[in-house]
Amino acid sequence: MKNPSYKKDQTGRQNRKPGRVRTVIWNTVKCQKWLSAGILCAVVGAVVVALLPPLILGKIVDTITAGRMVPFAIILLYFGMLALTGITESIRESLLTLFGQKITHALRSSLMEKFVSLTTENINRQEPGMLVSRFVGDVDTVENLFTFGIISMFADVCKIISILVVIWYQNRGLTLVLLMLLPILFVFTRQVQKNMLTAQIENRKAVGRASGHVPETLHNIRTIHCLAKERYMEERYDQYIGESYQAMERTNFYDAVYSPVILILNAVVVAIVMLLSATGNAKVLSLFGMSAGTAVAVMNYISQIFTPVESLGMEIQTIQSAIAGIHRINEFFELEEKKIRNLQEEQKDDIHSPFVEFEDVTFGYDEHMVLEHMNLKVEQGEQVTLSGRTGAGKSTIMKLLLGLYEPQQGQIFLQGIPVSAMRETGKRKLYGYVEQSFHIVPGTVRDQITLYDKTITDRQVQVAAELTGLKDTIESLEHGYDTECTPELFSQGQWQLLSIARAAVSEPKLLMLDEITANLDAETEQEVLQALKRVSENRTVISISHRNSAEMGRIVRLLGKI
Ligand SMILES: Nc1ncnc2c1ncn2[C@@H]1O[C@H](COP(=O)(O)OP(=O)(O)OP(=O)(O)O)[C@@H](O)[C@H]1O
Repeated sequence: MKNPSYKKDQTGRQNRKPGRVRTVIWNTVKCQKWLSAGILCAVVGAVVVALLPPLILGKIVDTITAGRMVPFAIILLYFGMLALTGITESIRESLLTLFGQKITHALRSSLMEKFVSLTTENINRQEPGMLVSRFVGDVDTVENLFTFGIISMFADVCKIISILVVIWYQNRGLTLVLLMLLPILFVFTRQVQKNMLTAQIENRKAVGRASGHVPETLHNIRTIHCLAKERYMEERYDQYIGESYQAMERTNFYDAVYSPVILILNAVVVAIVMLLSATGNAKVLSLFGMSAGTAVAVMNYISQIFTPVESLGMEIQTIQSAIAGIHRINEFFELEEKKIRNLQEEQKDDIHSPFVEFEDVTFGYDEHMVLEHMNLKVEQGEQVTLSGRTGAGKSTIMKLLLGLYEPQQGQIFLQGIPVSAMRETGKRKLYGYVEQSFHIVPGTVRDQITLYDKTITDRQVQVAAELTGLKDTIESLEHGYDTECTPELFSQGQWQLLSIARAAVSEPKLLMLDEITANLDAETEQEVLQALKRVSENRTVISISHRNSAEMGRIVRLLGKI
């Protein structure tokens, strides 16, 4: 499906920042001009077409009461118009659903685009549940805004007004009665809907508590038996299902009361108007007098006008929750993004600068200071191991070097360029980063190594596998490099070797290793260290290690803040 929220340049990157919800919607409307025009025509068409059948029916009744024959063409026209009313309404619904899906797609694409460009601090602050609810629940409310909210509301308001206009020409007295009655009906409908919604929310909460009670009981069954808490658990469950039952009762009550009230109201209005039209009083007849055909048409319109009034209440509800959803999505869009700074302006003048340089770096997570005025130089081809007690800031140094965080003070240079100004596209040629554990990506063994980078050739993949000693293992698999990866395909040590292959395949100038042997037994550790030696040849390597066996080259001890 085409994503209409932004255009992509030739490199496939977005050339426009993800916008706020309004921008995304407006871009979708502009991209889907025909669809938008189709919706407008269908909405207006459905309103106009729905007015015609009662008018034709009125004419038919008048012709019959006048003792004349009804032409066959008129009868055909009547049924044709009824069919057309149904068709235009279903076209309107289908186009609205399609449009809602386009909006959903555009919004989710924009949200993902925003998500991947957030600063690491902001990504860390996101709670997974909240994040998922932005992508799923809040986007759904915006979709509902179009499918069941704003456009349906517009259509319903148009329908009410057009019916009132038509009735005005047929029977002025009835229009006045309806104008007095409709606001009362609307307030009554809203009140019923609000009460039903409250009861439904209470029911959902009670059902949630009752469903959670069963696994909780199962989980703690031994403790319950030991402490003789069976009765207590039983009573608590009874209380939850009792609350759910009461809430359901209230929903059923409002549901049961609403329809009869509307039907009775409908009948009362029709009866009053019919009685008044049957009086002999000339003044009353000037307002309520009508032919039998008009009476049939009017009765038809009265029942038609009640449905949109009822829908208006639900549409207001949908619009209110969509506004809350839009507000939450906009808050997400306003979060700070990673800055891409001008590389040329910040390049160091000194062409003999070290390969890696931390220059008077001070950094902390919010209030918590981790590094203060830290200086470190690593020359090209040098191998350095960072060591120090836990919490000293070793991993933080790696994260700063990767440009995930920016120091509060000082600068970090890689080949004389500040890491924060590094181009994203060139990063993989520059850094290879191996973590403590392997993060599997969906796909084949080859995908684990290339990370879907099409510029990495099969030959490079094989060389990386050979270098890490994994070549034979991979080739012995039934589909070799094309084997789909599952967690049980390799042992922990083999995953770690694959992790090294992933880092080494793009032949980076700097290899960064974060305690990669931490979770391995002594034998596997030796295997991984041998692979590392091969991969580290002629490369600058910065590693973190707690074990002497894994230390390489110059040791830099971090004292950390006590
Ligand atoms: N994302 C974060 N938000 C807040 N504080 C953090 C974050 N990451 C690390 N810290 C804190 O920063 C300090 C340094 O952490 P870091 O992981 O760099 O230490 P380390 O030397 O690598 O420790 P270890 O050897 O145990 O892995 C710790 O006190 C840690 O609690």
